[in-house]
Amino acid sequence: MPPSTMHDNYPSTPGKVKVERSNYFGRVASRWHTTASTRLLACTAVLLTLTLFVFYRMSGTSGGAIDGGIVGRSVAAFKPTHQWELKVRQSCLPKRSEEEAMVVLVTGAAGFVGTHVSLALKKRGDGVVGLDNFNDYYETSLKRARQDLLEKHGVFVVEGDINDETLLKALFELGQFTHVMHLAAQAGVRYAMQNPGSYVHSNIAGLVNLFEICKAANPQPAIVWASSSSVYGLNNKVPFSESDRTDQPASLYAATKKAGEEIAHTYNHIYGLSITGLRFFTVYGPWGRPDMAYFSFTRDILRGKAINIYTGNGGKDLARDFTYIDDIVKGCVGALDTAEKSTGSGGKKTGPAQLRVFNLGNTSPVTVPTLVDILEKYLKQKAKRNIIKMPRNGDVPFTHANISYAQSQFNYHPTTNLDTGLKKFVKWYLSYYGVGTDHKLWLGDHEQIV
Ligand SMILES: O=C(O)[C@H]1O[C@H](OP(=O)(O)OP(=O)(O)OC[C@H]2O[C@@H](n3ccc(=O)[nH]c3=O)[C@H](O)[C@@H]2O)[C@H](O)[C@@H](O)[C@H]1O
Repeated sequence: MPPSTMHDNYPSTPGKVKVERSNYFGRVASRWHTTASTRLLACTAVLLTLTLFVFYRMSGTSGGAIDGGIVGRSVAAFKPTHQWELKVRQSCLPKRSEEEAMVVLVTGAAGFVGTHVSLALKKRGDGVVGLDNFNDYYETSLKRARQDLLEKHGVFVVEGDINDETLLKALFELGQFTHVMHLAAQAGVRYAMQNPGSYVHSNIAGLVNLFEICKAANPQPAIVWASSSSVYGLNNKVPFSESDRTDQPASLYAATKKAGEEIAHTYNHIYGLSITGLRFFTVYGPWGRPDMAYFSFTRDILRGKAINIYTGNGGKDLARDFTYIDDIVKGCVGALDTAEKSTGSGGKKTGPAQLRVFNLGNTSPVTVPTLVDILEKYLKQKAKRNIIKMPRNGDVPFTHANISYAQSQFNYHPTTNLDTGLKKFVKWYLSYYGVGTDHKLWLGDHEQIV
C-alpha cells in the first residue's frame, strides 16, 4: 500500500474515525517463507514505504503547516471567496459602541459551550465569528442544528480546523479580533484510550497553531480558552483550588489540557499574549454533548436500556461538581471582560502580559446515583441500573471546585443547582428529539429553549 493511501486512513479533522491499520506488513510477513527474490522485493517495499512515510511526515511540518503529527496530513489549502469574506465581515460587526464592543473569534462554536457563549456575546452586541471542524466525535446533526441556531442569530460559523494555518491567517486578517474564545478541543475523558491521536491533534498541535497565529497577529488578541477540571487528576485535597498540584493527570485528555496550560505560559512569557485558562467542571445543559453521562443516561432511560453506574474504591459513589451551562457562560464572558490586552506587537513582546487560570465549577458535588434519581423524576421513568466498578479508563472519583478566585475577579456566582439544570435539560431534550426518543425526530422550536 503506498504511503498516501496509508494516510487516507487519518482524518484531517479527527473525530470518531476508526483507524484501520494497514495489513501490508502482515501480508509481507506471511509470505516470508517464499523465494529469495520475493524476500528481496518485500524488503525493498518495506524500506521504500518507511522512507516515504518519514519523508511525508517531515515535509508536513517543515512546510510550516502544523499538522497533527501522528494523526494526520496537512489540511487542504484554503482559498477565501468573496462571499466567504462578506459573511465573515458581517458577522464581525459589533452592534454596540466601538469602545465597549469586542470582536471575538469563537473556536469550537458548533460545540456545546461554544454555541452558548457565541449567542451570549452576539446578543449583547459583540462581533462574533465561529470556527468549527464539525468532526464526528458525536452526532454531527446536533452540531449542524447548533450552527443553524447561530446563523439565525447572525453568527457565521466558518467550517475549518484550528490546525489550518492558511485559514486562520485569512480569518485574523479579515476579523481583526480583539479576543479569541478558544473552545475547540477533543473532549471526553474515556475516549482518549480509543483515539489518543485526536487529543494530540486538537489539544496540543491545534492549540500551538492558534497561539502562533495570535502571536503574529497585529493587534494580538487576548485569549480565553477551555482547560478542564480533569487537570486536578488524582489530587485529593478538596475543594480543588487553582494553586493545588496538577501533576498527576489520570487520563490523556487531562494530560493534554495540563500541557495546554504550560504552553499558554510559554506564549505569554515569550510573546506577551494575554491568556486566561478556564477549568470547566463537568458542564451540562440544553444543547449538551451526547457523550456525557447525563445525556447518554437520558437517552438510555427513555429507551428502556440499562445504564452503567460506576463506583469507586470500596463501592463508593462517584461525584461531580456538575456545572450548568448558563453559569459557565457567565464565567466565560466575565473572563473575556476582565482580560487585559496582549502586549506583543509584530510577534515581539513589549511588556509583561496577563496570565490567569480560573476554576469554573458549581462548588457542590453531587453523586452519580443522585443525578440518575433526578433524571428519573423528570423523565417519569425508572432507570435500569447496572452498578459496576469504575473501569481503569482515566476517570477520577470526584471533583469539587473552589471558585473564590473567579468570584473575586469577575463576580462569578453560579446560581443553578443540578435539579433545576437537569429539569431544563430534559425539557430541551424532549423538544429536540421528541418524546418518542427517536433521535431523527426533529420537532424544531429549539430557540425558545435557549
Ligand atoms: O470536568 C471536566 O473537565 C470534564 O467533564 C466531563 O467529564 P466527566 O466529569 O467524566 O463527565 P461524564 O463523562 O459526564 O461523567 C460523569 C460521571 O458519570 C460517571 N459515568 C460516566 C459514564 C457511564 O457510563 N457511567 C458513569 O457512571 C463518570 O464516572 C463520572 O463520574 C467531560 O466529559 C470532559 O470532557 C471534561 O470536560
